[in-house]
Amino acid sequence: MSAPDTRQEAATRPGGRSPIALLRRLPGRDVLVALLAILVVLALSGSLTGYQAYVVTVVVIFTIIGASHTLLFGAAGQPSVGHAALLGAGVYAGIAVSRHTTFGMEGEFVAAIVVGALIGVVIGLPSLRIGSLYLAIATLALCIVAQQIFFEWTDLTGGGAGTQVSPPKLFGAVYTPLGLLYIALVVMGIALLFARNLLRGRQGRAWNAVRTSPLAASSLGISLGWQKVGAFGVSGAMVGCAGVLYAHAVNYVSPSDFSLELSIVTLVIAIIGGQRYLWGAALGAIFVEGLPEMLRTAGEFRYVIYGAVFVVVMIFFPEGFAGGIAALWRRFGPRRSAPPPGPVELEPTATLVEAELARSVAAEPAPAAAAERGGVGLTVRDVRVEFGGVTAVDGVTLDVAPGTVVGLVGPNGAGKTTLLNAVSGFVPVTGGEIRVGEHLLAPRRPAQRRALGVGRTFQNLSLHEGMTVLEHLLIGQHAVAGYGPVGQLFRMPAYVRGERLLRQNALETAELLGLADLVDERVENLAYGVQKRVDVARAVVARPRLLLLDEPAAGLTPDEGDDLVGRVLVHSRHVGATVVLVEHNIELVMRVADRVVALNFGRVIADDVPDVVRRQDDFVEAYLGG
Ligand SMILES: Nc1ncnc2c1ncn2[C@@H]1O[C@H](COP(=O)(O)OP(=O)(O)OP(=O)(O)O)[C@@H](O)[C@H]1O
Repeated sequence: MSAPDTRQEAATRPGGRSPIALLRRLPGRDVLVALLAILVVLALSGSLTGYQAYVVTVVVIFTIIGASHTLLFGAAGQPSVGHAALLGAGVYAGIAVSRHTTFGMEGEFVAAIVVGALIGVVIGLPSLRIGSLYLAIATLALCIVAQQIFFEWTDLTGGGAGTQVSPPKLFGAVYTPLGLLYIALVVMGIALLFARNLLRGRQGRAWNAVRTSPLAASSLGISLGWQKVGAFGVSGAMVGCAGVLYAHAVNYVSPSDFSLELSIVTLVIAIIGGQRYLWGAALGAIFVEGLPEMLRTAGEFRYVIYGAVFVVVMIFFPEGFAGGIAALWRRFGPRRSAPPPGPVELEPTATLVEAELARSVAAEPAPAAAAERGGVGLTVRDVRVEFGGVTAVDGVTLDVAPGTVVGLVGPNGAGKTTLLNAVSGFVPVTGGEIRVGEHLLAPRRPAQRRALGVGRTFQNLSLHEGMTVLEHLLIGQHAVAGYGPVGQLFRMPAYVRGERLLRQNALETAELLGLADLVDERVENLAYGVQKRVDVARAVVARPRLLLLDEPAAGLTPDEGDDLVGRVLVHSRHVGATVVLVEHNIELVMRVADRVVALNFGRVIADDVPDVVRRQDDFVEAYLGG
């Protein structure tokens, strides 16, 4: 039974009409829950003293900053200790607007968001060249440099003496601390809504893919560097926005406020709250900013309580408060999942696939027709790849006609994977050229090669931990999603339409690869053979025009291998894709390939139809040991 059927059945079960089940089916229910929480705070806020209103406002401000880490660190995997600099930038951009224009907070927000986003982008730009850790260190440097600039820019910041902030004014009306709290709540609501919109859909999936498997992400057309630049930009905009609120909440700001320590505190808020959950930022902010205030009566002893809670949470809930609550909910909530599933296995259905394959082969389109339907030819001319003194690929020349299946075989170390890596852009060639259709591939990056239709799987699984099978099939379609970040941010019709189509296609592919019952399963719960299927499904779901399969049957039983390769070839022949299949199971290759190319020591030793290659002496000697 397919997954949609499962869901449909659940909906019509007697329990499916319970209030919780109805709530679960409500679109945008998380937004409703958040609105409800905000309304509760609003209702309670009437009885708050000025000081209490200040404390709640600070919690709200740090929730926004914590949520900015949820995007950047929790989703995109990039830690930053430069957020104090971004906050300072937002604060001073707001102060500049209030001093030099007649605008109130409405103008301050615009300026702070723009300045925060721009500085965020600038901080993120090095990620086009350097890795995550080095970038984190760069943000540390930024924090120190920015604070120094704030100290020196005395006209604006007042230097070491600091500067007074004008009372909060919005569209001409001046607000009390309680009024500022209301404004802060609305701003937080909007910021979290936008953040949630970005996280759900193509953008959030891309960030998660970059974090969990950069290699696979770039093979899917996702640019690692630009994704991080974008995440920094969005994060900077959110922090800049929080800066305006912060300035008015504290009334008086000094450059010494924007220290490295503050940056670390904001990161701690995200981590202890649960950096994968937006609402975790609120829990983290309450814990870090609110709790010390609530525990004031405990005197200095409160730091002991505070530290103890921190350690206990991190030990028992490494995914923070929100992660812990989510785990408890999964375990004990109304729709609790079965106890941790042992690895989920699938019964291979080799005979069925064999039959389908035979049919599909019988109806195989002529190469010209395949090219029209989507397949694209691959031309490799005298390609060399060297690693230091090792020549892994040594002057390889081969042609793969559109819509055909070419088996690439050879003993261990023959250079098969390296050749695939050269085609998909993961290793540079030291000589020769590679074309896909008319396009010369060098010096395109892997993500740009995906745009030309090159898709691939990996010899070693490169799945995205924590994500479901369905999410993998959606990530696989990143390059063809049909909507961009703006459409996603505002949930425009293009986004809704696009997501529906992506989902439909994902479910069809899941059906074809025998994964339909497992779409909601997290990949780490699946058996190795099923994970292999997911890896392949993610590559084929967007219908690449040239599909590079790197040992799809490795580690599988012969039946499982036949099944998987059979299924994927049925799909490929159906869409007319060209396939290069690297595989050690020679019998399998001989059965399914139109042509076989054998490599040894990086050189082509045979290139012909399977029956001819099988009898060739070089091949027999190199591969089968004589
Ligand atoms: N990143 C690398 N750095 C250095 N040497 C490498 C690198 N990648 C591959 N090689 C070397 O290049 C040669 C070809 O390796 P490659 O993985 O392409 O072979 P293969 O035919 O795919 O082997 P297998 O079937 O075992 O996967 C081997 O000698 C290997 O050690």
